[in-house]
Amino acid sequence: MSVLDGILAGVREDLAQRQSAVPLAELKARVSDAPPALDPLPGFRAPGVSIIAEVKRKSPSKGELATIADPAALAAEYAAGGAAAISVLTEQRRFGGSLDDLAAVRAEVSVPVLRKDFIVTPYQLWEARAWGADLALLMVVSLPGGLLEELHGLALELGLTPLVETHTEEEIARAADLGAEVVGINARDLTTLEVDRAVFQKLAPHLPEAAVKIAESGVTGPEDVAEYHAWGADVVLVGEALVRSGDPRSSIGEFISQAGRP
Ligand SMILES: O=C(O)c1ccccc1NCC(=O)[C@H](O)[C@H](O)COP(=O)(O)O
Repeated sequence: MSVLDGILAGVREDLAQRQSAVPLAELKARVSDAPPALDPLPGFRAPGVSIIAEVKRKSPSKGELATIADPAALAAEYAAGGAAAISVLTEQRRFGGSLDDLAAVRAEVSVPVLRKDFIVTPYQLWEARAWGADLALLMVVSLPGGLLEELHGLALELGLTPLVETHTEEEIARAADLGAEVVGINARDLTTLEVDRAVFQKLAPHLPEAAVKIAESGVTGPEDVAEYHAWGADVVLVGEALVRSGDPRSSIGEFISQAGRP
C-alpha cells in the first residue's frame, strides 16, 4: 500500500465517524447560515508572487514540524506578513490538523482560507464550507473518473474555489478539461513523498494559460520562491519553512520582496 493509500484509508475511517455524528442535513443547514466565501482570485492575481501560508503541525515525510498551540495566532502572523491566503491542514492522523483549526483561523483573519485535506466525497466539501473555508483542495491523483468533475462542480456551487492539484502532465490535462481556474503543481510525489521542485519547471508550460498557477511544496527559503515565480508560478504554497521559521511574518515579507513584487 502506498503512503497515499494509507492516508486515504485513515481519512475514510475518520470521515465515516463524522458522518454518523453530523448528518449531511445538519451541515447543509450550517452552510445556509454561513457568510459567503471570500474570493481568493484578486489576491492570487496581484502583481508579483503571492503566498499561501500553511498551518502544518506534522507530516508523513518529516514527522513533527512545530507545536502550534494557537493556529489562529499563527494565521494572524501570516496575514500580517502579506499572505494572500491561509492553508489549514485539517487531516488529523498524519498532519495533526482539525476542522476546529479551520474555524479558528477563519474567525481570526480576513484573507481567504483553504481547507487542505484529502477530499474524496461531497460531504467533505459541505464540511469545508460549514466550517468557514473559502477554498478546497481537490487532488487529481485521488479522484478517478467522474469524481473529480462532480466534486469540482459541487465546490463551485457551494461558492468554494477549488484548488485542483496535479503532479503529472496527464493530471494537468484532466484539470484543463474541467476548466479549472486555479491549478497547483505539487512538487511532492504523494506516492513516494519525494520532493523535486523542478517538477514545477517541467510541467508549468502545460498549465492552462488562463489559470492561476500555484507551486506547492519544497520551499526552504526566499530563493526557492523566487525560482518558482521565475518558472511561472503566480502563487507559492509554503508549509514547513514557515512553521519552522521563528518569524513567519518577516519570512513571508522576504519571500514576496525577493521574488520581485513591484
Ligand atoms: O507533507 C507531506 O509529507 C505530505 C505527505 C503526503 C501527502 C501530502 C503531504 N503534504 C501536503 C502538502 O502538499 C504540503 O503540506 C504543502 O504543499 C506544503 O509543503 P511544504 O512547504 O514542503 O511543507
